[in-house]
Amino acid sequence: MSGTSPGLTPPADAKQPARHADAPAPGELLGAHYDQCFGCGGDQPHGLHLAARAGEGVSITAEFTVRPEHQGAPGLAHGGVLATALDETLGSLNWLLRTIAVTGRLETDFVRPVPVGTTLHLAAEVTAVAGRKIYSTATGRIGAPDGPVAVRADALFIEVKVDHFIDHGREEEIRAAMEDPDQIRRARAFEVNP
Ligand SMILES: CCCCCCCCCCCC(=O)SCCNC(=O)CCNC(=O)[C@H](O)C(C)(C)COP(=O)(O)OP(=O)(O)OC[C@H]1O[C@@H](n2cnc3c(N)ncnc32)[C@H](O)[C@@H]1OP(=O)(O)O
Repeated sequence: MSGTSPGLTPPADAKQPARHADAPAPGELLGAHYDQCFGCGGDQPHGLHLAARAGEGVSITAEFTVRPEHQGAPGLAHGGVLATALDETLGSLNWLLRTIAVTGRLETDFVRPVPVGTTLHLAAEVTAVAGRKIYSTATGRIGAPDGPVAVRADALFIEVKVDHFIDHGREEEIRAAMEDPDQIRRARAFEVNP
């Protein structure tokens, strides 16, 4: 773990993460958890369209190709977009735990610039769980799963109840997601156990 923040250091009594019995099999694509998600949704034309795949244990791999609409400096990915790719990949880990959780802290190292057209290969894993706190780490590599490291992140996700989204989300999107006849998609929009 590269984070230096005390908030990202698991307490001494933290536990190893436990993969949920119904987690998708290693190698299985997760698909979008919500069509409107900027990170993974298919209905967001300028979104990242990040595709995540379950790994062994509580780990995920994901790919994201940098497009012209993701630029910051000319021809290079915006740092915030790269942080989004890390956040999305780390957030997907919670589906393997079947826990609803939101990002509390995300600490990012930008190691190399990432040109437009690059496919970023991300790998993330949960390192520890302490009560509602889920500690995780991720790496993004250029061009291949063993390519040069471009970005790294350590994160703390906090488990929440589904009320978190119902209480804070805009009503029209909440209602539409709740009324989705597809039970699995409805559950995954909020990362709830189906
Ligand atoms: C198929 C794919 C599916 C899934 C794919 C899903 C991908 C989703 C996209 C990625 C995820 C996101 O971007 S989620 C969106 C971005 N995040 C958010 O909007 C969260 C906004 N923040 C909040 O709502 C709140 O601050 C919470 C829920 C995070 C925490 O509030 P709370 O519930 O009142 O809890 P609180 O008591 O404050 O904190 C609980 C414990 O966590 C610690 N804690 C809380 N925040 C922090 C922090 N920033 N840094 C360090 N530690 C913290 C506290 O010290 C405490 O420790 P102790 O005293 O217990 O030791």
